[in-house]
Amino acid sequence: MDHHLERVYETVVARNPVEPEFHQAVHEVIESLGKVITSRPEYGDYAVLERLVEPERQIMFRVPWVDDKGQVRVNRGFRVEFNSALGPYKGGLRFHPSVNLGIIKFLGFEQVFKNALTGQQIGGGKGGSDFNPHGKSDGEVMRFCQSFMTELYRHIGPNTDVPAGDIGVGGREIGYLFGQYKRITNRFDAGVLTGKSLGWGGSLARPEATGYGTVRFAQSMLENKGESLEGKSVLVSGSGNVAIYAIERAQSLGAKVVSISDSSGAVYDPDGIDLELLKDIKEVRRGRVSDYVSRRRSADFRSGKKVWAIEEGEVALPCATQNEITSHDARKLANNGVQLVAEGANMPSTPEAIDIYNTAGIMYAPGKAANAGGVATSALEMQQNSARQQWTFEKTADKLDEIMINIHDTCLQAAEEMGEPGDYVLGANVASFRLVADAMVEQGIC
Ligand SMILES: NC(=O)c1ccc[n+]([C@@H]2O[C@H](COP(=O)([O-])OP(=O)(O)OC[C@H]3O[C@@H](n4cnc5c(N)ncnc54)[C@H](O)[C@@H]3O)[C@@H](O)[C@H]2O)c1
Repeated sequence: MDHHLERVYETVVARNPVEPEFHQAVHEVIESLGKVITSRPEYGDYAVLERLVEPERQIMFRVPWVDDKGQVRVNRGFRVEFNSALGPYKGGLRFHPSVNLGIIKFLGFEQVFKNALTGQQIGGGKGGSDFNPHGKSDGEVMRFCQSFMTELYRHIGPNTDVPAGDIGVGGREIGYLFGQYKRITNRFDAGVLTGKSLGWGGSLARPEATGYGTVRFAQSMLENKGESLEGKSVLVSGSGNVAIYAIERAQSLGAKVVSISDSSGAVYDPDGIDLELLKDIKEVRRGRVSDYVSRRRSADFRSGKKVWAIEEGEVALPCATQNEITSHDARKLANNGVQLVAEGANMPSTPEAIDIYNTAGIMYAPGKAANAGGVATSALEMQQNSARQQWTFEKTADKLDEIMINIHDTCLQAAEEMGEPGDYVLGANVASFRLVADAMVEQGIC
């Protein structure tokens, strides 16, 4: 890294102590930018990088709510409005006990670049809470969401900041959040949240979009090498929204998906994951992956283990959470013959794991490129909301595919221009940075 970039990174670390995930996300981007920054002096003159690493606004708030026993509980809410150079802030809300300001900042920072790659004119933001929806009743989740929105509503709007779902925030939570927003503001601003139900402003293909998009991206990577997903065995981690639809799309393309996981352990099913069973367990019963093995004889459950040790898999699609693939896991993937890693989750590979992919010649697509289909389809939902239309599933899914292929090609092209053909990390960082940086220069110092 050159001197200027190093100084920017050191300032980020000093100014944001105890936020290792944020440091990691910033480091990964700026170490790609040496050539771009030197070739465009105006980026330095306008302090683009120094401004980019500082969120435009960070909101933290108290979220008090009453549980089913009548006890008052207090959580912490966050919304980080990171960058609006390309459009209104856009990014999900995560409800998980591990959420803190650093996690939201890393996700918001990644979102800025991911959203730029979609070409949908959206800025980047992220939010959430350390609230844990697991084991809570619908009434408790509703009261929590209502309290959360009672503060959040004043910061968001269809042209200001448009939250969506992420870990722990699905259709149920978006419904409760929207209801409270409408009640407080007296406005049916459909475009204020995405991931809504179909009956009141949601988009067909939005639930599928992140998983489908990730697989579409992996498919493009393989096609670029004259290969396809057909007949390949695939390791998927997680068992939530992204994982389920990645499995669905991979299976529809003739791949065999052999694993799922959650924080309690991994499931290996050599016969291929039974998707209907998985959907019933996760989407209907809100159960755990261990329930899968009690209803499927071919599968075994590996308590406390990850899927990466499974000795079957040519493609890996991490769809659970950040830093879920360590150097140890990456070595297993390399030894077991995995050829491609495409990230459905955000930052699931540690920097050491990425080094191992590179050394082993594993094709690797970072989340900011490979999982951009979710937010891209959220932008399509916003378009439908402004036009008061609802597109067909096919129209939306076709647009999603078009966007993913375009992101893939953009990354490849930028990597080639930088003299590193096939480096999707470099390509994604350079192509998205240029879009955001040019807008920031044109909009002056703000
Ligand atoms: N939902 C989207 O549209 C979207 C878009 C882009 C990126 N992502 C990213 O995809 C990932 C998954 O999000 P989601 O929307 O599917 O959330 P979700 O809540 O539907 O599912 C998350 C899944 O990950 C599992 N999980 C969590 N921690 C784990 C751990 N330590 N080990 C193994 N499994 C673990 C959970 O059990 C759950 O099955 C996150 O990184 C999220 O930021 C989501």
